[in-house]
Amino acid sequence: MFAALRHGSTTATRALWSRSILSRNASKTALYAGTRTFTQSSISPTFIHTHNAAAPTHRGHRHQPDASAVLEARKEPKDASLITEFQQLGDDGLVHDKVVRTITQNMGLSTMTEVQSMTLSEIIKGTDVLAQARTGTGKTLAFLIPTLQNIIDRDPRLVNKEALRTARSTDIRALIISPTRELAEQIAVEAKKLTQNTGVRVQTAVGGSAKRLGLQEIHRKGCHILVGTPGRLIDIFSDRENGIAAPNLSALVLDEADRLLDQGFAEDIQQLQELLPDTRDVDRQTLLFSATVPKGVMSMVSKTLKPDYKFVQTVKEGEEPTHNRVPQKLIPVRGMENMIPSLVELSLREIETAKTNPATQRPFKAMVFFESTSELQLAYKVFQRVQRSAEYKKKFGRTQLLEIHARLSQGQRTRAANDFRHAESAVLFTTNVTARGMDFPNVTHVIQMFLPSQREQYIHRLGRTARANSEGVGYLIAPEFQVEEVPSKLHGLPLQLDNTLATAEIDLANETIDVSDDSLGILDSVSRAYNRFDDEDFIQTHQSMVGALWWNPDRRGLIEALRRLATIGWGMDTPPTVDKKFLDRITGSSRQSKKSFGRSSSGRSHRPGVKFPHSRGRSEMNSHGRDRRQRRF
Ligand SMILES: Nc1ncnc2c1ncn2[C@@H]1O[C@H](COP(=O)(O)OP(=O)(O)OP(=O)(O)O)[C@@H](O)[C@H]1O
Repeated sequence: MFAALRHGSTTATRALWSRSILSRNASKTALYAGTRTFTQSSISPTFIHTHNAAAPTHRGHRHQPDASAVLEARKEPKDASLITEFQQLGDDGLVHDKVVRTITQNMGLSTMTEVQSMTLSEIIKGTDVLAQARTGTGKTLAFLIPTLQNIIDRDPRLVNKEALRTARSTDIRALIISPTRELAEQIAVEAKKLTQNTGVRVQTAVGGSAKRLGLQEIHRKGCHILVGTPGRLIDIFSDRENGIAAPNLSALVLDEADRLLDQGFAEDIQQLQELLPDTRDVDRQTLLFSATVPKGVMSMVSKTLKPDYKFVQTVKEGEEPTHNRVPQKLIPVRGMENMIPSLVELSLREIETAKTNPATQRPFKAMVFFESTSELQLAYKVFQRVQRSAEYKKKFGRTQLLEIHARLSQGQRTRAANDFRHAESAVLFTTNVTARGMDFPNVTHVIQMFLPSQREQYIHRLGRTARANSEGVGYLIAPEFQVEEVPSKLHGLPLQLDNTLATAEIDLANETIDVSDDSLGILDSVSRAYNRFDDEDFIQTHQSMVGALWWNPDRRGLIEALRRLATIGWGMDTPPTVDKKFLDRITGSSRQSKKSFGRSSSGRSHRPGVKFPHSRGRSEMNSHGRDRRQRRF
């Protein structure tokens, strides 16, 4: 499969490759400058923008008689941003003592993060808020705490657990929307923790899970806070006969708001809003939270929020709101066929480093992001075969391998998410379904296979590590044709070039270069794993990769890279062709359909040789010490 390689050293190849990359990039060490550290004390000033000269509206609920007892005890803090301790929220009467006790005693939190202290009093006042804060800085509690407090304000009965007994399915007070099912479930878990000592009932409504059972649960136990994904929520609220309603809805929260307001979801959000009570009849607060707010969604933001909304940013205007403190490494690979070997090499190295330095290194826990589900599934099986192989089983040790993507059932996705959450050492293969908001503990590495098409995706994925002030590292493994695109797409991010992986640089088409035993072992094992697939698997993966990577400006480079992957990596005689109709569909233009890929007209190729040539070849080579040139493996 991979072209024949000669045993020896990779030094010469490595030097060549490094030169070619560095010549394209001005700096040898840092591609992009800039560092910033997030701590409560050191963070740059937070900016609050008011979007109307008029004073912020104080909502009617503050004057409702049944809330007066609670409100009486509450004092306005002189400067809310100065409150940093949760306990102080209780002392100042801003948040009910019972809720504060839950936060400090049950959840073990004492100091607020900046986004929490900067948004809390605004939200409690009833103002619409757009909050932008870096990933992993506690945005979930930032909207949950004041939303819960406002619910209790309006109906003080709900502070007591007894209220759970009378909770109804027609009394939904707050709706929290998330773009993905996993994130909705995660937010609901956090909301349940926060409300555990109150009479506020939290329920979920996500696509993919048994709809009838979900409805039954809401009917049986009632609901005050409903967390869900747009499609399922539309389903629920468009059915006027299902006994679920929100006539007193006072809060609508959009987590990962930029995603929910972009083209993919905007219509759904619009439709959902139309199904909710008219805001002229029932006053409603809207909260938008996100780590990124691209300019493109600002018009939707202003349509969604009241004109006097507050825009709270916890970074200086103009600064990139992301983990600039997270070390980020760019591993340029010679071709796509080098990507899985590089991932294997990186994983083995990091597992070993953690094992030998248990006092300083946390166990290897990585999220690996792929651009398409087919590519992920192929890579997962290859990685799994390598991991289980006699040569590598021991080296991978107890590191679990897991996958989460759209082709799994919701049950499988939820189980994998829980397994990953609780795993000490694991590698999770995933797609953008877990890129946003997911809070898996102790993720040490985020590895992105290919440069994503959107800068925001890179930032959100990276944000799965180094959360809540812990440490982590990001890797971007990108083939040569994408490397030139990196500086413009990821400008301002502190990526550093990393040439430490031998398998990244080996020219697998070159039969004369020297390769170390370690690299050879990995290439051999990956190659054997590929040999167990049918051509159909490759054809499908090839097609989905074309679709996922077609945005790259260097399409010639992409086509060539795919050709190499199919022939050198997968061992096909000719690369699959791409259906014209498919190209039309992904490009939306007939002009592009003239392009065709590969030489095979049938799209089906025939790999020469028999299955598993490499395992045989390798053991023969090892035992007989023959030259590895001319050997296909
Ligand atoms: N005040 C706090 N002190 C310590 N840890 C906190 C605090 N608030 C939240 N956390 C923890 O920080 C982690 C990240 O929080 P959360 O998931 O809300 O981040 P986020 O800002 O929503 O991230 P993303 O942008 O990725 O969605 C969680 O494990 C949460 O429990």
